[in-house]
Amino acid sequence: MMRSKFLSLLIRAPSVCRSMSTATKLTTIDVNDKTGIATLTLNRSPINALNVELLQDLNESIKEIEDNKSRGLILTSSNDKVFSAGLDLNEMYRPDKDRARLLWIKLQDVWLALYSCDLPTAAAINGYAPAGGCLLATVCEYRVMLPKCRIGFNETQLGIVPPIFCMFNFLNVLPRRVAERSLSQGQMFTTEQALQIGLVDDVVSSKGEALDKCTKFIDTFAKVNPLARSLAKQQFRAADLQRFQTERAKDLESFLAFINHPQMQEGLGIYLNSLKKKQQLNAV
Ligand SMILES: CC/C=C\C/C=C\CCC/C=C/CC(=O)SCCNC(=O)CCNC(=O)[C@H](O)C(C)(C)COP(=O)(O)OP(=O)(O)OC[C@H]1O[C@@H](n2cnc3c(N)ncnc32)[C@H](O)[C@@H]1OP(=O)(O)O
Repeated sequence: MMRSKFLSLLIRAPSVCRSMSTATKLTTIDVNDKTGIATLTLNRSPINALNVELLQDLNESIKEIEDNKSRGLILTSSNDKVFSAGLDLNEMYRPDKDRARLLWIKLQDVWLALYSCDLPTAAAINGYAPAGGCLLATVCEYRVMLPKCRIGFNETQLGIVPPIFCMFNFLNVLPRRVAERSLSQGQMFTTEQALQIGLVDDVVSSKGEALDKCTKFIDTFAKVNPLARSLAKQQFRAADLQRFQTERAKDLESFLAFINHPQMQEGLGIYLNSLKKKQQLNAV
């Protein structure tokens, strides 16, 4: 097992595969023939809300990209305004118990797959990225964002405790003090603020440019031994991964207890309604 992982890393070469699209099309994969880099696009209309199926699809696509020995993974969205609206609140409001359990397990799986991904990862954030959207962006090693968007973990604003993997992501990206304050205040940052505090690495004016920047980032590893690069990344993340594994089951139970709490249900109902009302107001 270990040997085959080592071998696959040593012989990693640019992929000749052009496009590996998943059957359901909630995500699509495009591999650039020249660079060998895979672009993984979130494609759940209208706002890439993370439901069980999208998370499942994402997991499969990440695995497919790793198995096909791509040189890197770029995460982006097919929506030109929203990267991802975070977890699908409809999965949490008056939830089906089995689906709610599955939702959290799949979210944990996606986080784990990306946090421990052998490949260099980058996010082309071409729209809003609240909560779960921010999780997907900050689990990557590099971020570039379009102007006039927002990103952050707004959980505490919704009365939700951000799970530990949000903390791991922020601590990888931001100084501890900034990470703690923004998580505990549920701050959402404009693109410009995100750049200023280092939450994103660059700002560009189009999705094409964002993808180019991500490609350039991944290319910075071109001359680095892939095994050495991957193991160095794992070494940095090992303690977080260990803690995650220790707390994973507890984290799931906390989530289920939390969303099943009557006050949380009431709050979710009001919040969902306010999101719908916003659209009604826009139509007037
Ligand atoms: C150890 C752990 C222990 C305890 C922790 C416990 C619990 C943890 C809780 C779980 C963590 C949750 C993290 C999350 O990800 S929660 C989701 C947070 N997301 C948001 O708050 C985003 C809200 N949405 C928006 O701000 C905007 O919609 C957005 C900027 C993304 C897009 O704006 P736009 O104007 O383009 O679209 P809208 O008209 O607003 O939306 C279109 C329709 O989509 C609906 N909508 C929006 N967001 C969601 C969502 N997240 N889930 C489901 N549905 C959503 C919106 O109501 C519109 O619906 P219709 O009116 O068309 O029916």
